[in-house]
Amino acid sequence: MKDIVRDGDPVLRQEAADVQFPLSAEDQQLAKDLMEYLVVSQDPEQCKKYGLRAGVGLAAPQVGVSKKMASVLVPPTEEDGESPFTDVIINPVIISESVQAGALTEGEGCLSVDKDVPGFVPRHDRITLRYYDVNGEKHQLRLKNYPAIVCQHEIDHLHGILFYDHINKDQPFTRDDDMVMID
Ligand SMILES: O=CN(O)C[C@@H](CC1CCCC1)C(=O)N1NCCC[C@H]1C(=O)Nc1ccccn1
Ligand code: NI
Repeated sequence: MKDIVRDGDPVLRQEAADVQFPLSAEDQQLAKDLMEYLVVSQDPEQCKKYGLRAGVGLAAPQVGVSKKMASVLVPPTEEDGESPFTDVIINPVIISESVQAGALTEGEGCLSVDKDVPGFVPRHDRITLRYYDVNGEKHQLRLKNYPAIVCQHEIDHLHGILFYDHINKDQPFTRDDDMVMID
């Protein structure tokens, strides 16, 4: 398990570099490591065994690598359902986004930010995401609600943005009346 870099390390505030295709052996291993972290951390047994914080996404800068790559593993909503979105997203770009905002009712955290930062993190409720997978295949898909929030959180990391950058300093729990609140 790679160590997770904490807030304060400049790598978390850099614009990450585009990934070149075909993937080098090193980048293939990075993709594996990023997804393995999520799989292991979401398994209660292994999560405890390795003392990990369960995660639904992990961006390369969080393991000290300033490259445009992140893993996303959105847990199934009901028992043994299928994950709404699971992939390693490479050179991701949000090509369109809803005007309507969405935010997690519980606010957000980050594996690279040890402190709790209360407040709504206003994002787009729906996005159209374009990315390349580890095989260099291009994907374009529409995501909404929780999967869309997770992807926006990860893509922010690739641009040196952390979740609390979006929280309103004066009124952390402000919300516009048509903001979708996501549980
Ligand atoms: O950049 C990536 N990160 O910083 C890991 C973050 C990514 C999520 C934060 C908000 C949207 C994406 C992450 O996963 N968390 N944030 C801190 C501790 C909790 C953990 C989490 O939400 N865990 C979880 C949630 C549901 C089911 C299972 N586990
Ligand atoms: Ni994060």
